[in-house]
Amino acid sequence: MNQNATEPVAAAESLAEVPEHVLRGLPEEVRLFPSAVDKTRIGVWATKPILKGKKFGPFVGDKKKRSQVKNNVYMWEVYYPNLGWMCIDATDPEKGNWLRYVNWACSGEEQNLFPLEINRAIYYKTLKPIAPGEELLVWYNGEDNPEIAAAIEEERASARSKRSSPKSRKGKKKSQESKNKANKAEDTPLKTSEPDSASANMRDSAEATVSAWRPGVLLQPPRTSPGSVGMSRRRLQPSSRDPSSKSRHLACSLTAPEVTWSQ
Ligand SMILES: C[S@+](CC[C@H](N)C(=O)[O-])C[C@H]1O[C@@H](n2cnc3c(N)ncnc32)[C@H](O)[C@@H]1O
Repeated sequence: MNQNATEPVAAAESLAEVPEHVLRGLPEEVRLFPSAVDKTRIGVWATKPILKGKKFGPFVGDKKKRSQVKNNVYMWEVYYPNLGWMCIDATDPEKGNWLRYVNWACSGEEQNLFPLEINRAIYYKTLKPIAPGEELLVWYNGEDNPEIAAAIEEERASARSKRSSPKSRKGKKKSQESKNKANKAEDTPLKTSEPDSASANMRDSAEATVSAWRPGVLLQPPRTSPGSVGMSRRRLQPSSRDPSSKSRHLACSLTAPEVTWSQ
């Protein structure tokens, strides 16, 4: 019996299907080409050198409740203190941006990006310099990697200094005054039981946080907890629910010889 017969076959993505707005939003150092880690996927490739510490983002997608998300592959879960876990879902290419096409790394050596949550938005930051001809590959390893912990601390410090700058304090005071006015005028409380993107956006601007997810923070048991995977481990484990995990394990390499790089 063919054991693969029951496995879902992921439809191959084609470059021709990538929405115009995604192509327009690509930073100048990267282009989309077929991925080397998963033949059915498009990947993001450096065409110019990218420095260590470069931050890309935010990751764009539909804001949804967990129960509304059908597929894990293109979504990030973010915790809102008052709302619980919400998802940024870029399953629909029309709703996402180019970061949707950045694939998981297969190993610690291949990882060149890590995700970073700032104010409930996801950014990808480079862990090392990326040379032209390399595919951008992200992995989540929380703050277990000292380099990532340092980068997160740097972001926290910068968020703190922005918050305490006189300009920001003035802006905050003004926005609090106008919020008070609006609340008085409408006299309606904020909706918290049914989270929607409008109330989520309001909270976005309310306070600044920077985090990488820690294993203990992950709520969904079926998802492999990548936070428990350190850099010392050779093979990383993609999410157990990703349909394409297997193929990605088999086909990891970082250069695509068929691609010529325009400088
Ligand atoms: C958009 S990310 C990276 C996806 C990448 N395009 C790929 O190749 O699969 C999606 C993955 O991150 C996982 N994930 C989502 N939210 C997470 C979180 N808060 N902490 C850790 N992993 C998360 C999902 O389970 C999923 O496997």
